[in-house]
Amino acid sequence: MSQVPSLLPLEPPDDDFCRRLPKIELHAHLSGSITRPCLQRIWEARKGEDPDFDVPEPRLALADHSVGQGINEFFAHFNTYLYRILSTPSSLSVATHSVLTEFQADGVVYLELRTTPRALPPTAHTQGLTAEGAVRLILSVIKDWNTSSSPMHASLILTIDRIKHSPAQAMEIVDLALRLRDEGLPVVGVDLAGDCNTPRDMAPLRPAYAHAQAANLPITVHFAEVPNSASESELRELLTWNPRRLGHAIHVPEAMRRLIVDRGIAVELCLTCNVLARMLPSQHEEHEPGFVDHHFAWWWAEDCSLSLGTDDMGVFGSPSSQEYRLAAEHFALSRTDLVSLCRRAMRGAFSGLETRDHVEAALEAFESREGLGQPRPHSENPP
Ligand SMILES: CNc1ncnc2c1ncn2[C@@H]1O[C@H](COP(=O)(O)O)[C@@H](O)[C@H]1O
Repeated sequence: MSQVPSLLPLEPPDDDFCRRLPKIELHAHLSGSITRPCLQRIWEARKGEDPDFDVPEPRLALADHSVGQGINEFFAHFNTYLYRILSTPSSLSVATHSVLTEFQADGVVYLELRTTPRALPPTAHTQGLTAEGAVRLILSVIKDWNTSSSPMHASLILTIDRIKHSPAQAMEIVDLALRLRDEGLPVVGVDLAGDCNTPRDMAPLRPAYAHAQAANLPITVHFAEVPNSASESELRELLTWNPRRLGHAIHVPEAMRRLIVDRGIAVELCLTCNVLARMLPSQHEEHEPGFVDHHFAWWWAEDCSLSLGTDDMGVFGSPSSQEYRLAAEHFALSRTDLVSLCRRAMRGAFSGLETRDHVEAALEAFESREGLGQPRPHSENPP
């Protein structure tokens, strides 16, 4: 019998496929992305140099993996625990290197990491750093990474904190980002993040973002994360800042979603974070919202740029590959769809042309290796 090449339907994406996929990660907070084993190593080093270091050991303090995950305890977890471990220059540089290593090992080819400039006070054993010094330290690790011919390119976004920073401090952060960018360092944008539980008038921060916009420094903002930060007036205010991307975009009224799509604004969606932190609106009285209730489906159906972000891989325990796998599982995405998702993510990236070419080349090579995008000959007759 002659063997006619036929088409086999591709298997749904599995874990291995999602790890191999050249992924784009645009929403990852540095301090929250540090894995528990890395935190433990940093803690041990600090305890070794200072036996009086009195922060509880991560192995014990984080034995219950849900610690810090609920949106009400989440921000305190950073302030009262993580930042006490990450308060020296060496812990910051070890952590940054480890985060880059983890994302690359998981198959990410382009990473936009973000961090809030934070001074490190001197201790009995270490010198301190100003907030600018700490950002420069992080950037030096990223710069070395990018020049070491690693398959993953990385850049940094500076975060302004909606609760901690005054309008003047916000302006200083934008100035810092512009200065660093002018020096050729990989700073690609500014963010607005921080505790979204307390309503706050965002208008006083507007001049800082207007300054960024005027200097062509792209803006991303955490948007409608919880009802307290999703009033119509707050959302309208944030949209006047001309953000190129919106993080989370959960509690957004339908008419405003349409406006966002029409204006070509990209969304950064975080599946595991939103489910575990219980940020999604309740749909049914009987059960908590799960992955299938996530608003990903709405944005996926539109022709907009959207990306999957881990938010805080260390806190929520879900690497980028798992976020892609979850999207495939709960929204019936095929292997080809996941490649399209990477391309749609890249449309919202703050990177330059060189990085875009690098990512596109990685995606094309992947498609050809995996037999995607063209008929797959098969020597057997279909069942
Ligand atoms: C629901 N997800 C989120 N929503 C809002 N802000 C978040 C966040 N996840 C993290 N951050 C912000 O990022 C800081 C940690 O990283 P960096 O010290 O900046 O590297 C947190 O303190 C918080 O302000």
